[in-house]
This record gives sequence, structure tokens and C-alpha cells, in this order.
Amino acid sequence: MSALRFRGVALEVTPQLEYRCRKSKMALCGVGRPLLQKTHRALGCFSKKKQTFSYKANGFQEEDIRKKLQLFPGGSIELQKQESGIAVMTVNNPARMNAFSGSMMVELEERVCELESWTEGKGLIVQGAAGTFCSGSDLNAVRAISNPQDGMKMCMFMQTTLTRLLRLPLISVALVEGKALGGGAELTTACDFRLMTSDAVIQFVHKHMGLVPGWGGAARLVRIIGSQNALKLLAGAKKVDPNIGKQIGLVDDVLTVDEGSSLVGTERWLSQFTKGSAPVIRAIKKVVLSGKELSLDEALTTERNIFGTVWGGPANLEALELKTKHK
Ligand SMILES: CC[C@H](C(=O)O)C(=O)SCCNC(=O)CCNC(=O)[C@H](O)C(C)(C)COP(=O)(O)OP(=O)(O)OC[C@H]1O[C@@H](n2cnc3c(N)ncnc32)[C@H](O)[C@@H]1OP(=O)(O)O
Repeated sequence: MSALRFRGVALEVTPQLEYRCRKSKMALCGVGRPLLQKTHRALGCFSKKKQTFSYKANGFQEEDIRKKLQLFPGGSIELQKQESGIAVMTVNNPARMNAFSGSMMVELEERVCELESWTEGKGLIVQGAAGTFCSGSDLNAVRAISNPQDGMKMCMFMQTTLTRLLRLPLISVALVEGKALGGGAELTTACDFRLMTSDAVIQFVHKHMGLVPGWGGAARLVRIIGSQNALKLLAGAKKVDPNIGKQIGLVDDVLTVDEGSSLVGTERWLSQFTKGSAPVIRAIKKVVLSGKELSLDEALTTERNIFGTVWGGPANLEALELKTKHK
């Protein structure tokens, strides 16, 4: 039996699962099994004993919510995979300040799936179109699915998709121009880094909407800035400008005007981390991710396994051959 990764979760591929996935043409992306049963349990999608995928676990019927979301069209999620190994994903719905329509939520999942099987990839930039990041869910769709059942399904769908986005073996950065509000603020936390332009604002406006984050944004925010700061941002629905963002560790850098276009500046910033061999960069992301998400014992095992994929590999042999010095 082989081990594969399905929708961000590592699992044993039973003949039944293989059949089911082939039948519904779902992508299985093979990258080992670094995140193990802990992830299975966390997402509640798998029976630990049999390790078979259940479509209906947690009442989460993905195909149902997908169909429902498609009823709210508009905008798109664009993806450009570049030769440099850096991809640019653009949330594109400028007439609504890049709010997420239902069809955009579905497209986001499809783009994440595409990136999961992009083996040459090293980095990812997530940006909004037309100089602003994203104003959260499209309020027209939100009103139409404001019943608890649909809300839970949408939340589960976006939570799973953003978890998979964060777990991509790519070093990711959110380029925040203009506003990142509500779900848009949550999206920034599904990237490894956040860069802001000097006039940009990140605001978890959920409290003002009578809500809390549901796309995993609170859980990730606590891990990025700690629970005290997270409480302040959520309970105060505080506007985070670049200065505050840097102070509390939400923002990694501020893009200045003389860096030219923000996207060019972000590519330059990211390239300091993506320079070099793709397998090594991807392995670095994986060891850091497992260190963050797994228990120490599980993380150590995963680290050994990932170490084994680069030891004696082309980049390692080349460095040995060149007698590289680290002056
Ligand atoms: C809370 C979490 C929740 C979730 O799903 O988990 C969400 O994310 S709910 C959405 C939270 N976001 C909002 O409530 C944003 C509300 N909008 C605004 O505050 C403003 O529109 C703002 C600050 C984004 C932009 O203000 P500005 O003055 O620059 O422009 P306009 O207001 O004229 O906006 C232009 C145009 O965009 C429409 N718009 C903006 N955001 C949304 C949205 N989230 N959903 C739908 N439409 C949105 C706005 O209505 C304007 O359209 P128009 O047809 O011209 O009236």
C-alpha cells in the first residue's frame, strides 16, 4: 500500500480509496506522509482504524457545498506559475474589492490542488487585483447562506483549503496592498510571511459582523502573534497598519515605494529564500512545518525522513564537489 497526500492530508491509499478517487477524478499528490494521523484526526475526515476517506465525516459533504458555492459566481482566482519557481496567485474581483464569491472559493481549492502537484515550485505570492488585497467573503453570498448548516459547510471548505495552502511545500508570502478585511485578513495568515505596502491595513472585522474567524484565521493568528495580541486584534477589531503589524510580528516587512511595483518588490524579497534547488527549499518548508504542527517525536521522525530525501542528492553532491565555503 502506498502513502499519498489527499487534500492536504497524508494517508494510506487503500484499493477502495484509489478507486473512489479515480472515479471522481480527484488529484492525489504523492509527497510521502509527513503530517500523519494527527492531521487525520484534526480534520476528522478519516477513520483512524481503516484510514479510508469518508465523504460525509463531520457532516461535511464537499461536493454539496461545492455545488452550493457555484451558485454565487463572480471574479476569479488567477494562478501564474513562473520559470523562477515562484507562482503568483491573484484574488481577482475588483468590483467588490476582491471579495470571495462562492465560485472563487471553489477556484481557490482548485488552484491549491494545482500547486500541490507543482513539483518544480519553490515560492508563492498571494495578492489581490487592482491594488487591494481582499475584503473577505462576498456579502451577497454570505446573506444567501446565512443559515447555520450552509455556514458550517462553507467554513469547513475554506478552513480545509487554507490549511492546504499553508501546508504547500512552497515558501508563501501575502502581498497586502490596500485592505485585507475579515476573510481577507484570515487569508494572509495562511501564508508563511506577510508584506505590506505603507498604506495597507489588515483588519479582522469579524466582531463588527457578529462573527469570529471561521477559516482557521484565529488558530493561525495565535500561532503567529501569540494569544495576547490575537485577543487584542480580534476583540478590538483593530486596524493593523504596517507599523503595528511589524511591532506585533504579524508583518515581516514593509514595501517602500522605491522598490517599484509591489509585486516586483515582493518577488525580490521572496527570492532571498527561494534561491537554490527546489528539492532543498521544499524540504526546508516541510521540516519547519512539521516542527510547527507535530509533537516533538513525530517532528523528529518526519525530519529524519525529509533529511533522507536531500542527503546525497544533486544539490548536496554539487556543494561537496565545489568544496563550498561559508564565509
Ligand atoms: C467576517 C468574516 C466573514 C467570513 O466570511 O468569514 C467575512 O469576510 S464577511 C465580509 C467582511 N468584509 C466586509 O464587511 C467589507 C465591507 N465593505 C467595506 O467595508 C468597504 O466596502 C471597503 C472598506 C472594503 C471598501 O470601501 P471603499 O469606500 O473603498 O469602496 P466601496 O465601499 O465603495 O466598495 C466598492 C464596492 O465593493 C463592494 N464590496 C466591498 N466589500 C465587499 C464584500 N465583502 N462583499 C460584497 N461587496 C463588497 C462594495 O459594496 C462596493 O460595491 P457597490 O456596488 O459599488 O456598492
